[in-house]
Amino acid sequence: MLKIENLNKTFYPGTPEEQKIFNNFSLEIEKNVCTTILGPNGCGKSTLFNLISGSIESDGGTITLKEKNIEKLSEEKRAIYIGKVSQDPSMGVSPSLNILENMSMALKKGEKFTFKKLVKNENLNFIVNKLKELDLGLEDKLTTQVKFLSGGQRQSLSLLMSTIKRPDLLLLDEHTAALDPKTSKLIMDKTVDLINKEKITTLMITHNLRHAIEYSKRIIMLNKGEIVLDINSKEITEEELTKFYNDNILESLKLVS
Ligand SMILES: Nc1ncnc2c1ncn2[C@@H]1O[C@H](COP(=O)(O)OP(=O)(O)OP(=O)(O)O)[C@@H](O)[C@H]1O
Repeated sequence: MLKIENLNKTFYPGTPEEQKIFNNFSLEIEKNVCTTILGPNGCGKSTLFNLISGSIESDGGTITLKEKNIEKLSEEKRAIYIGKVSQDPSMGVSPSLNILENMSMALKKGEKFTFKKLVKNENLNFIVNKLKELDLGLEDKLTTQVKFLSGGQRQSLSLLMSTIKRPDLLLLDEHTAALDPKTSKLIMDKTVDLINKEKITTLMITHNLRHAIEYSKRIIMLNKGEIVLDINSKEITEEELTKFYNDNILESLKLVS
């Protein structure tokens, strides 16, 4: 489904700030499965997502999605196939546009459009029904600017927008990290309902070890740009995962199955 082979990325090469993030990194992700990427701060998780979505360029290697090499595609072109929800609530939505306009834009993903012809009456029912499925009352706030929504409402909207045209791959980059624990759980439940219903292959970054175990099937732990653990989530406990976060253990860990 997603195949990454010999990926390389170094920031500021040839300067005193040079930072090698990935050196011949390879990873294969199976279809219709939710996989969590864990790892300590700075190990390269978001960089990996940025390389997949095309928001940064790699220094070599191949990224294949559904048998198609996407390395040469721009970020805009890749966005037709790849949905992304990040921690930053202003990403993925247009805060000064209202809910209806944001949803209409999501429906136009991959198409050229003018703002004047953005909102189409024939899409209204579809949009309202999709919002109703979230069960957050957003269907009653169609003309509310997105910047006035709560963090949880905004992240749910962002999730809906990135999946309304079913993507081949969904990238969730700590998308519940800025939310309080109760809302975070609510959004995770909605996320899993949605990806199961639509059968969307998902890669999720989180620091919430409980969420990793509860919501994903496969857990991959990165350390310094390398996979140090690759395991079925049923085969590990939260306590064991917590132990692996200890630097000394991560350094010596190589449990790649
Ligand atoms: N666009 C960039 N330009 C320069 N350096 C970058 C860029 N993006 C990331 N880095 C650096 O690469 C390293 C890995 O960053 P990355 O954001 O991938 O880590 P992470 O594993 O997602 O960390 P966290 O858990 O803290 O979000 C960091 O040292 C970061 O400063």
